[in-house]
Amino acid sequence: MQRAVHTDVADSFSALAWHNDALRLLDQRLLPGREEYVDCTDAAQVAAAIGDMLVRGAPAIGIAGAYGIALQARAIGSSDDWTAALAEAFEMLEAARPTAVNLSWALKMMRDRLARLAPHADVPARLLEAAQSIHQSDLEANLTMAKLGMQLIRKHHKTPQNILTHCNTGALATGGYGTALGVIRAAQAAGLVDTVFVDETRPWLQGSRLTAWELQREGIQACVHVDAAAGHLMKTRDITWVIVGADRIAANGDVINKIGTYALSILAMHHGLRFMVVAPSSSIDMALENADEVVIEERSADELFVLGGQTVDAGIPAFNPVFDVTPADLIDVIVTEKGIVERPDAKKLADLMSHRHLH
Ligand SMILES: CSC[C@H]1O[C@H](OP(=O)(O)O)[C@H](O)[C@@H]1O
Repeated sequence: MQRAVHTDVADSFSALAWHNDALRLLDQRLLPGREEYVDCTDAAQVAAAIGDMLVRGAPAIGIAGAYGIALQARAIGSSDDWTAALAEAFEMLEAARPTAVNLSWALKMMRDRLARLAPHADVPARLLEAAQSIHQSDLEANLTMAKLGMQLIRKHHKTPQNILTHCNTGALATGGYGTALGVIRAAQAAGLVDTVFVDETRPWLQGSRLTAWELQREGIQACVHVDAAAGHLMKTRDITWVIVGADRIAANGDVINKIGTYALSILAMHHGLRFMVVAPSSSIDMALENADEVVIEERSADELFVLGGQTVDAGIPAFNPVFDVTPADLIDVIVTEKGIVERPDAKKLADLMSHRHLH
């Protein structure tokens, strides 16, 4: 029995959906001006969509990767050796983007599911069920985290707050509803949001293009600013929270997230703002002792030099790392669907991941 993915509780749109035996992706490169969809029917198309950031966001690329395996199995149809038949698909999807752990986590879940299937199972159908389960579980995790994060805000404040956020962590980056933006949605519903201050998030503009698009659709009061204005806003506006997502959380609580997050954490510390990271447990990499070893994705210089079709290249090279590392000691709280971890450290994360956590 296939589990339908219900995203109606989240939003009238979804970054990705199983539609007519294809993975239908909202092309995020075209937002906010154009809402166009692309249907993928095999792993190579999904891998290209992830690499080109047609679909992006740590949980969303994990979910897309899982569907990519299911699509490839459908394209193959039948095999006496599914592990061999799907080997290339796993390889190309794992290589699509290096930093977010959710992609490799989801592909491992698919490998494990494949390994447990009975010899004469309907592999394409069972792998599709597994991908849909990963999708639905991510949405459910986001709804849980949204409630936990909102309750944490309400523990400290009874009146609407100004919140600063970075990049896009909404329904576009996940299986629905969002991580950090999910907390902001739940806080808005609880009357705890005055204004959301949105970093534009150069160079790909996930903030000014995607987060702004999501907030505007829901009538949540917000404004966009250049990334470099964040410190000035923390100094001059009554902002109380910085709430961001994560692409990978190391076992010691270090957080790898969109470039600029590290600077925000230092600014937040200096100005006395609370710094909240919201991420599902599929973003926690307990095999990574600290973030020093993580691969920080570097993307094309064109992302800096091409603006609205106009090239602003002055003829010198560009350095375009798209993630950075925020040390655990600059993070007030990590919110996951398993619970919240205040002042995160290795022991607290180990307890969380082993279900010994109390929250
Ligand atoms: C809900 S996590 C989203 C996470 O992914 C983004 O990266 P990208 O847009 O490059 O895929 C960014 O780091 C967000 O925090």
